[in-house]
Amino acid sequence: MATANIPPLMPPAIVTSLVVYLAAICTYRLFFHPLSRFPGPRLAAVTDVYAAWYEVVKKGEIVHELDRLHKDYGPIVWIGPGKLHFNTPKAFDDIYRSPKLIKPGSFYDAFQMRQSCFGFSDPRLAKERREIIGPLFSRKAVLRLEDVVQDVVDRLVSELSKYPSNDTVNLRHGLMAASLEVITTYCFAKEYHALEYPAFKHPVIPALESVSMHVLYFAMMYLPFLEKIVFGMPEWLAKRLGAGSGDMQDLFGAIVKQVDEVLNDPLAVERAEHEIIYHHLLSAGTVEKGGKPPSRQSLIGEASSMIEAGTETIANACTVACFYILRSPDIERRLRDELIGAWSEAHMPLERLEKLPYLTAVIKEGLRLSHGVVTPIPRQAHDGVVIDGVGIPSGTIVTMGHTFMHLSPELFEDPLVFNPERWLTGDAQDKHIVSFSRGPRVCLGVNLAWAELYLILGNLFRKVQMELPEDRPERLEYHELFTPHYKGDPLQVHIRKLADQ
Ligand code: HEM
Repeated sequence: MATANIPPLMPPAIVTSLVVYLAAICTYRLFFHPLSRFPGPRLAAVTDVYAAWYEVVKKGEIVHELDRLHKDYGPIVWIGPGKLHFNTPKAFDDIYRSPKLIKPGSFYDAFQMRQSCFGFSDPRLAKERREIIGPLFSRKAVLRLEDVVQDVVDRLVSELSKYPSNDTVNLRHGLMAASLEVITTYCFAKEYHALEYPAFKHPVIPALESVSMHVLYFAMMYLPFLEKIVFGMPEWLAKRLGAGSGDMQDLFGAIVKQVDEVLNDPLAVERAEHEIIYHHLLSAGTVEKGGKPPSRQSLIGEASSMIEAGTETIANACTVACFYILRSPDIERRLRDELIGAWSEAHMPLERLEKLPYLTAVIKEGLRLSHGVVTPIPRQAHDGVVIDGVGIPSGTIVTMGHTFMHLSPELFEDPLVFNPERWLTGDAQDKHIVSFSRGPRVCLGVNLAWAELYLILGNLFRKVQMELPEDRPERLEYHELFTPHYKGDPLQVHIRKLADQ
């Protein structure tokens, strides 16, 4: 039988060169790289595939792996070709407080908000932008705009009260809808009517929560060329490929429309019912370098980052607090007693809610166990950086996950237990809560966030009676996809009856 003369797929010379090239890279990384003196799994030292396996393929399980690695290798682990992870409180301070460490584009660009307060890598641009929009999120501004938040909370309570007694409602969706609505009304004076959607299911909410969308962000960090494919595909295809990406495009479309409206009709800003982000971004007094207001692209990035940064984070802290309060009759009774004892009119002002010690303690536990961001936040070191006494080569990406603070048995006794009591004996532990991060890139919305947490949780537990079903899980499980993405439907509650108001 005659055999066909099939040409080899790749000429042997190319294969040989490839093998030699890869071997040279591995040898360099293992023995000559400036990080080669640090301990860690050798596979992680030579390839990003190690971390990508946990973040992309296993849909966010890197923290569990890091926990295991620190047990084997000590307080510093070499976790990727140019990347170290730490696990001590001193290291956390050194990494996030220092102005010498910057946000690396290799991580943040995937979020598609390059020219925003959240996305700027250049510390000078980030500082300028924080100075421009910061006044809208100052303590003073939050107190001035407290009614905007209170109004959304009233709508949440009113919608919940429409459910017949014993009906089941997904409170998690209600919390997402409320936090989305606070951001859009507070920042843009725009109602998305998320609370009035049946079962609180505004289409943006599945997009913000979508596990597949967030896995895709991580995939784009490792394979940046994916970005062009994902964001270049037509809308109909994105919708067919997954709920997340299609709804995300809808959200993006709404943001673009809003930005174009204010750019085409500057008086639209003046017609807003209250001070909004565009008063700051577009006004003459806030002109960026070169005397120009931010570009259209930058305005779109800023608006997107507000929604992404300020929705899920709030809903997560509230989800954790509600879940563990409703799981524990003692905690719930104590919280309700405190609220009933203090509440004297329909609306309890923020400044009085802040004085309630048990409510404050419950919020701190909600923040501690929701972590803010759960994937270790990267920073890039430059010359002369020392972390926890160790000199770090310039260019290294250094990280430390919030869970290594919040779940440390040295910092918090029985760290996995939701225990508000731990906050009633003084504020010594306050410095160990890092949910809002620290330093020059600390959360910009921290004052607004605290206000939301007080108003949402205070009003909910004063005005609505809820119960978790009998088959509730023991604890909340999540995927680590930047923020925690809770598995299952963790907060399906039965509405019992409205407490006296
Ligand atoms: C409980 C609620 C919140 C938590 C736990 C939280 C947590 C965080 C964390 C950990 C960061 C640092 C992220 C990083 O370095 O990559 C951050 C940054 C940021 N947050 Fe929040 N956040 C919350 C609510 C909000 C709200 C309501 C807003 C709305 C304005 C907001 C706006 C921002 C912005 C703009 C940044 C970027 C700051 C910068 O890089 O300079 N956050 N937040």
